[in-house]
Amino acid sequence: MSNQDTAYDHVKAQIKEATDLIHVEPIVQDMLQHPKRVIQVTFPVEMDDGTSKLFHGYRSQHLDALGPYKGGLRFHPEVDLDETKALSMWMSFKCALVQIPHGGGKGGVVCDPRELSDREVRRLSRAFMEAVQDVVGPNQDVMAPDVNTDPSIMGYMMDTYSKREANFVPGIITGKPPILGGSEGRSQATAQGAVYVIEYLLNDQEMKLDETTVAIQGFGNGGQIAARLLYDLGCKVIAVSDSKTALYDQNGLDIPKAQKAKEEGELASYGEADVLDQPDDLLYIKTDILIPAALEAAIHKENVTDVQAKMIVELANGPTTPEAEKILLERNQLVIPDILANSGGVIVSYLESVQNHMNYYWDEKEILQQLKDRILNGYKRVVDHAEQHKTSYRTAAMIAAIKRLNQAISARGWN
Ligand SMILES: NC(=O)C1=CN([C@@H]2O[C@H](COP(=O)(O)OP(=O)(O)OC[C@H]3O[C@@H](n4cnc5c(N)ncnc54)[C@H](OP(=O)(O)O)[C@@H]3O)[C@@H](O)[C@H]2O)C=CC1
Ligand SMILES: O=C(O)CCC(=O)C(=O)O
Repeated sequence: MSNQDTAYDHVKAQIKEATDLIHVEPIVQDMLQHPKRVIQVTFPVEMDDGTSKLFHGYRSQHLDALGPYKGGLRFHPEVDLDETKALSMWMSFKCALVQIPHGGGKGGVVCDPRELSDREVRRLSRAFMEAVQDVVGPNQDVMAPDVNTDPSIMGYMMDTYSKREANFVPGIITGKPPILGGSEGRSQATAQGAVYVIEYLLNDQEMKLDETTVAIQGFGNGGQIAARLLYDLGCKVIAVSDSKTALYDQNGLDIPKAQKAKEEGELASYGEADVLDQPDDLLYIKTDILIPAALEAAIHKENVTDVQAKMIVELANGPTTPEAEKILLERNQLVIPDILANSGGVIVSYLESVQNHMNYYWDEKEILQQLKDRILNGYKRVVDHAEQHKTSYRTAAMIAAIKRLNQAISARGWN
């Protein structure tokens, strides 16, 4: 594979790695490799200056054997068709691995939200929902937050869809504000799930939380909350970064202070820590755990030999390319795959859908307990499959997921 490979190439390589170890009929392999439906839309949005601008968006619906499509929506300048397809495929494997009754979906709009006002983002969110409203639905395809999208955007989209249905339809989307039927615990769910996984992992490795160092790339919903939860548990979070700045302090950063600096505008205004030359330099720090929590392919063939972390916990989707992973594994650097490590988000999104369908809501304690139980089961499933098939945690996770998808495909008579 070359550096021109896309995330779509990477997920296909991961599927192959798994299906080389278990028997899967060619027709099923084909279904795994190709999304069932991909929607490409354009839609105009009125800008604050009165002009209109045309935006491009996508929704990829990979495989709905286990239930309605489920997955986030990304607002980012680099969104494209192949990336969206790959992200929808990882969603299918993630849902299957942690045994929730959903298929894989993902969407994106090509835009830079930093160049848009709040009102423009609101109009864009409503316009995207209008553009895809015929192919989504509470029992068809349920969107959720991803990079640069948040509860308020989910709220606008739910409102747009509800208006068209002339009905209150909270189950159209998850990650909403709790006042609109959002679940308690969804905002921290992705990070919290990863932190539960880290606790099990450290226990298995006979390591102590308060003796563990962590570096985190990405300081948004996933990365920032993971940093805070780990800091509160006593871990030494020695480095964090966003797209502009990487902060480093071997003695451990004051994460509440870093959060304050970020909230006020610039991680760099933290002071009292080294600012690394490039944000990516965070990846090369000597640390027990590295958590990539930004975008795909952060760790690739060209930089992997500089990655020193003992363990990589993939909070982002697809942050390690297959070629890079091979090198990490050869050097005994453990990789906890994205479809397990970041599954907390979709687990709680599923619980949000359940609550919307019931019109009855659980408290945060109940949600976090269910999240913990479900992700622990996912973790054990991965460890068991790794032992059984003598393979990496990634391939083990893919095997567990593919076995379940295969069962559902057969039960539906699609093969
Ligand atoms: N939100 C969710 O529930 C889930 C998210 N994920 C995955 O987690 C990852 C992050 O998503 P999320 O936290 O929601 O997104 P956010 O938009 O909340 O945050 C993304 C963060 O990554 C930073 N970033 C972007 N590019 C770089 C870079 N090159 N180097 C360092 N930091 C960078 C951004 O910087 P800046 O602040 O400067 O923009 C921002 O801090 C994605 O891969 C997403 O698919 C997975 C499961 C669920
Ligand atoms: O919450 C969801 O439905 C999906 C979250 C997501 O996009 C992901 O897990 O990558």
